[in-house]
Amino acid sequence: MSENLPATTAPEPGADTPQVRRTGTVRRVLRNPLGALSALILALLVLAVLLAPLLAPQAPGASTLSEAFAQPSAAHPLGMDSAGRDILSRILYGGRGTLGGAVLALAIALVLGVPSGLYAGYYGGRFDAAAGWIVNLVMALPAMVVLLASRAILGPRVWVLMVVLGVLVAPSFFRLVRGIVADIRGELYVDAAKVSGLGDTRIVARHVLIVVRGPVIIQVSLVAGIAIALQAGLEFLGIGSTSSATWGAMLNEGFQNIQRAPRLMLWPGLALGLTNAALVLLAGAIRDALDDRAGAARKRSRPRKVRGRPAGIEPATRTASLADATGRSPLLSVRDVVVAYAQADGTDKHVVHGVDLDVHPGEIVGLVGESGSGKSQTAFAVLGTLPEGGRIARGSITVDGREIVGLPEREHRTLRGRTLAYVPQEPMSNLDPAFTVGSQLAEPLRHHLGLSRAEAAARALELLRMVEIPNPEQVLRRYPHEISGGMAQRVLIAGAMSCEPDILIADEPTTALDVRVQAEVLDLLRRLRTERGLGVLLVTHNLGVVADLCDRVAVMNAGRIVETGDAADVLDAPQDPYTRTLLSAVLDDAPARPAWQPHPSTARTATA
Ligand SMILES: Nc1ncnc2c1ncn2[C@@H]1O[C@H](COP(=O)(O)OP(=O)(O)OP(=O)(O)O)[C@@H](O)[C@H]1O
Repeated sequence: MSENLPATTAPEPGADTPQVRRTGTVRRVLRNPLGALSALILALLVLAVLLAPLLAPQAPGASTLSEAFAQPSAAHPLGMDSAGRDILSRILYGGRGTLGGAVLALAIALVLGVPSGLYAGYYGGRFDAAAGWIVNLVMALPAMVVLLASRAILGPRVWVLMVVLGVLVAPSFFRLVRGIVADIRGELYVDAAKVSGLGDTRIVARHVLIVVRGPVIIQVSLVAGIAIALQAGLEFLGIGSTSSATWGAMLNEGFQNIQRAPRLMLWPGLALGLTNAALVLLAGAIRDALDDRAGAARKRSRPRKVRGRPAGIEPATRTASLADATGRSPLLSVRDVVVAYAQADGTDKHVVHGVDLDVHPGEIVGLVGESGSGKSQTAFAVLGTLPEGGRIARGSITVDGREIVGLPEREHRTLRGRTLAYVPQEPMSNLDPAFTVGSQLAEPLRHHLGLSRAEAAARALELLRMVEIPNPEQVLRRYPHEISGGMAQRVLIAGAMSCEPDILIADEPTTALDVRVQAEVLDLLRRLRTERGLGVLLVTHNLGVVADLCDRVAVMNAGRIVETGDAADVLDAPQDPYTRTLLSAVLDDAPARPAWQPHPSTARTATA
């Protein structure tokens, strides 16, 4: 059974994977000529507006009636308006109202839309339903009518209208963020972060916000343009405040004097046009930069699948729990555990039926069975990470003698980070493509062990050496897409070992790897078990892996353990009919296929 797993330990080829350096988003935006130009225009505009008191020739309201409609001169480079006020000063000061109003509307929209979108997307449930309902309601309101009504009730102050506008555009941020977060909530690297004992706030801050921030920045650019245009439009129509100098109010004034001095419309129009064009171009450049960055990295990640129940053999009765042959007390002890999912009709669906299982220090216990037999559900029950709707309906699980069923989530998290560790099935999907290997290894070290940045980096290097990764210094700086699958699995094992756990739960740790790399990873687990006295629960459907690695084995079928015992005994002389069927499915004693013969008609044609 183990002959398909050659015991080779040659270093893997991933060590020579060419390194693709990723540059930051800001640098990418600035390398794009349109991005650089639009950023420069916006920066100059904002700077000029902020420095208005230094740059403006006079106060925006200062008026010399005798100079009304005066042409540009050295003292007044853009000329004077209909009331003899300096146009340049009004443009500079007016930008404060226009840009400041847009910033206010954006701030309100971001504060209302982003956190609620994060919460609704991440947790779903009633909050999501209620927030969705409110958002639909707000989006159904005609914005212009609401703004006009607000102006009538609350007065013409631009700030008030911008607050109302902020509330009206907040749903666009909510929908954007909620959609993205709901999508990545099922990503395996988010699950992996949970299993490594990180809290929700930390996961959102590190793994979720980074995905959301790009689209939100693009949306900010677009909404800022809309806010500026709307505000200018209201003031142009004479609905906004006429007392303060804003670009919209200047447009209004210019329009009233369009016959006499059309240039009065030119300057505010130019300021508005430039600002909006720069915002739109910048949004495009940011989107391109983020698309480039995300391209290779994100497409591997897939949400976790929910497996269906297989057409299996009828369950046999449970023969025995994994008895302790040596008398040592088990590190992990599972007794009579039932995992249930609540159904829509109010009944419970049991997917694990009274499982008993023990793992002792320095022991590798295989949990085998065909797909859908309940192996992963048992592992998730131990880790306290059953999918939504699942619960332990009965039974006891002790870790080092301590009961963990019913433990508060906070304590379970600490346990997962420090005592129980998990190695998942798909190494690539369980690494966050946005962070380097070093950063991902250092995160739990800093969180659980309180190490400083430098200490965590040094320990991460040590861990990579421990799992025998060639050129560990280089690998620390690489992103997941720059390393091979086998190397990614070693990185995950290193991460699982980072807080020196007592028990490792490995869920099909070699399934996604080629045969040679599988053997190397199994060797690594064997070495860690021997050197560190680690107890390993190895979830697998591969009896070859069991024969190669496990001390004991528990065979699962339809949510029940049907046979347990010493791995060699169970594989050599299976007692349960289901185990025999499982073994016969992999035995290589089927008659050899007859040699290929040409079809008689083909043969005739060939000889004709
Ligand atoms: N979220 C869920 N809700 C209801 N039933 C579920 C859920 N997840 C899994 N199940 C059911 O639990 C049973 C056991 O699934 P489990 O994932 O533990 O199987 P497995 O032995 O690990 O299979 P595989 O080798 O494919 O991972 C299956 O019948 C499956 O349909």
